[in-house]
Amino acid sequence: MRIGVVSIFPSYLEPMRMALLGKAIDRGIVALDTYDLRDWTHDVHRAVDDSPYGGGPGMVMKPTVWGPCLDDVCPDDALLVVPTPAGVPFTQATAQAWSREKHIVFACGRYEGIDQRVIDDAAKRVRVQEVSIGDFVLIGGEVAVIAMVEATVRLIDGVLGNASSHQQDSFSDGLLEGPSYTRPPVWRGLEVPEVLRGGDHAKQQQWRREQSLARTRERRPDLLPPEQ
Ligand SMILES: Nc1ncccc1[N+](=O)[O-]
Repeated sequence: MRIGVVSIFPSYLEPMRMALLGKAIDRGIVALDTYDLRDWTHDVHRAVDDSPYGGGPGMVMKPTVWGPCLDDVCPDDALLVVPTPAGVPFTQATAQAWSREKHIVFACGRYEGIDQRVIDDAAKRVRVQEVSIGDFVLIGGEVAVIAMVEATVRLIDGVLGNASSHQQDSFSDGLLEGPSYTRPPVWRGLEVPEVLRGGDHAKQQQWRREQSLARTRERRPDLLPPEQ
């Protein structure tokens, strides 16, 4: 998978070159290109934003800068993703779908966002998705990109050492993952549940399912299947 990220703070994206994502890049499973939007500015101040039509707070990012940038970095067969609090929710299902893409380009907006015509113009040529990672407002899209890239790339075969681990993710069966334990069997007077210390895998699977349902009922009743 090829990943392109456009930002006015490309160094903000350096964490993606570390740890497991960094290894996926080193092993050629993922190629990461980061671009500085200011390289597409054409004035001495390298301006990327301007005041909004119709008034309102903050600044809007200029179409005359974003347009030429996306023309250069986002080919027709790529998926263009624009992180925004006004986007469609990003979920594990989104990550699953994106993990099968060949090329994803992320456009990180800051200030009050990007002039809508940039997205409308790009949509004539490429598939565009405006997505949100949650109901809160970040300063820019970079942190959202790191989160979404991590959720997506970890699903690509070969990235996680133990392939089955993402099959047992939270959300992979639609429920929250239950509690996990490791040695010692007793720690500060707290015991690992007996069923997990035994060898009855069928009982352990049943216990895990019950724990998932209980946790989902308590924390995310919206995820419960209708009959539960
Ligand atoms: N929540 C967000 N706030 C700012 C930019 C992007 C965002 N998002 O969720 O993708």
